[in-house]
Amino acid sequence: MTAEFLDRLSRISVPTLGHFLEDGFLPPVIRRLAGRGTVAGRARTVRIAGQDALAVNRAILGLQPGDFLVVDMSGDHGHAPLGAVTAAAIGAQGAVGVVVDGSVTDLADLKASGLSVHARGTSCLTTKRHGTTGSTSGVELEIAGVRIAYGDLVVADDNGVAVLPPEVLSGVLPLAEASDAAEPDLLARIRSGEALDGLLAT
Ligand SMILES: O=C([O-])CC(=O)C(=O)O
Ligand SMILES: [Mg+2]
Repeated sequence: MTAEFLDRLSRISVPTLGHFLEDGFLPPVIRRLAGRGTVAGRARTVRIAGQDALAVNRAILGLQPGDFLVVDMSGDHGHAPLGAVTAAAIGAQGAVGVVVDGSVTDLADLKASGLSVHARGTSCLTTKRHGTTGSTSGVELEIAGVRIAYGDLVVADDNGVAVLPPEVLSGVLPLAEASDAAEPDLLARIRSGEALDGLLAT
């Protein structure tokens, strides 16, 4: 998927995708904790076993510009795998965001990092350099009930996160762009006092 396509995705409103699609939206338990505007990137998946910080670090070493790291904590929502140090490293790799099915830490640093960060919440308890085996990267994940495959694209904003195959996004993108382009005129007509039945009922 080209950088140009990711750039087009990063100009749409993510809820506009929700006007056209039913699947691929993370539920509201995953909230944005840092970042501004729409951010789009390639899903790079990792499942962390045993709260192991070294496995997180290895996943970060594999990131490339335009990637969006997606971290499955194997059901552990208490140990934060992402904080000031890991966010700085992820940013240094040129990645654009992180989804954690669990908690994150060092919130002020995450807000300053420029990354789009999405998680269940915050914690002061972190992963540790255990060196536990069993972590896997590049695998299909299920994050809060939504399947995420390596190669899917992540599109995120303040409202939530969509994770979809590139072919689904390329099909819907022209519709989303047209919808976003038309909305300011509709809002202006509503605000100008135009009859609502004509605007809303058809
Ligand atoms: O070490 C961790 O697991 C998270 C953290 O605090 C950091 O990256 O700064
Ligand atoms: Mg830290």
